[in-house]
Amino acid sequence: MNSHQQAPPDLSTLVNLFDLEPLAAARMTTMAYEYVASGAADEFTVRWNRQAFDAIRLNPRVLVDVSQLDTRLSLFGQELPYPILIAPTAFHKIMHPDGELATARGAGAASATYVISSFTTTPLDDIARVASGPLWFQLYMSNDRAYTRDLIQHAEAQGCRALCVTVDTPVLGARNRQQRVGFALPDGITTPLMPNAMAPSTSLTWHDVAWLKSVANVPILLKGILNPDDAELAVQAGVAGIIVSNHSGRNLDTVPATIDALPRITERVAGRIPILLDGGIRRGTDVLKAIALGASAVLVGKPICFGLAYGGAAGVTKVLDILRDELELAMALTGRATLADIDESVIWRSNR
Ligand SMILES: Cc1cc2nc3c(=O)[nH]c(=O)nc-3n(C[C@H](O)[C@H](O)[C@H](O)COP(=O)(O)O)c2cc1C
Ligand SMILES: CCCCC(=O)C(=O)O
Repeated sequence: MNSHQQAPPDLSTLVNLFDLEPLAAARMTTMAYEYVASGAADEFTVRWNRQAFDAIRLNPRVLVDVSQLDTRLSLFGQELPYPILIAPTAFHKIMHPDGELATARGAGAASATYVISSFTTTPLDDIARVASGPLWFQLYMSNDRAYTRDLIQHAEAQGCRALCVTVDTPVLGARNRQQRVGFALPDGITTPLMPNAMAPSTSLTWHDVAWLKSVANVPILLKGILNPDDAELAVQAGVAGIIVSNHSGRNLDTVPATIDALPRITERVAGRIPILLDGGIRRGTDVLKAIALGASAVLVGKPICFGLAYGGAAGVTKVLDILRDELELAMALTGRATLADIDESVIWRSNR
């Protein structure tokens, strides 16, 4: 490490989330950086997640009273001050020595909900002890139902208020950049909830969702829906919500950007259950666009990892504060004082 890398982080220099990645990269091992930053195969979907947001133009209204912006929402009986959550990401200790503890502290300071990954490198009880904001749990189901049942009950006992069941990962994608660096966890870092190497549940089906419902006492969301037919099946299965996600382009390359998949899913779900979205959210305007096209809230993955790597808990808080401030700016500048005011009319349609 050179002296530049050892200088303390200066979060005041950060004006947006794009500034963060090079700052974080300079503090991360090559292996950790490649793990976080990379997608699957040729990374088309990674790029499309961003390009699709950039291609959407906004249609502002003026002379609207925006002196009292209100970003609050109610989700599964929980009151959120603003519609941005921390997406579940694995292995926080490879990003920062304090790992998930720093993430939980940073989330709490920003009053954000933190969705803990099944691949946490810190035990849930330790995270719960330092968390001052709401916790949810992301579940990778194993074929071992007794194990999965115990895990759900453990997460519930530690105060996790919802379960995000990841359904887009029967196997991991072709992660060529991870392969090139020979990604592996460094000695001394373990995943206490997934003691064995990832044994994906390739046999998971809709029948297992019925079983999950019988086991869980908290709302279940299915994470990784892109097809409106699957959104319909999710509603039929009686889950509480879905997360439109392509896993940040880390699994199946060349699936569409999530914001491109969203409108058809919104149409099919027709308000029956809340829809959340992640993938490429980097600007407050992205959050606004997702809400306009039918999302109730969004989740952010990579920028949180980079915030953690650069500035620990304070870095996580900073990422959330920047996005939240930008959302408020976008609302004020489009003339939308509340989330309910952010409807499709805020999207510019060139043929109208
Ligand atoms: C480094 C990293 C690790 C991830 N680990 C998990 C995980 O353990 N479980 C999961 O369901 N999704 C995981 N994801 C996917 C995220 O939950 C989320 O879908 C995605 O990161 C959102 O896109 P964004 O990173 O562009 O914001 C991971 C993503 C990244 C970048
Ligand atoms: C083996 C860990 C999988 C975590 C994950 O979902 C990801 O890296 O995208």
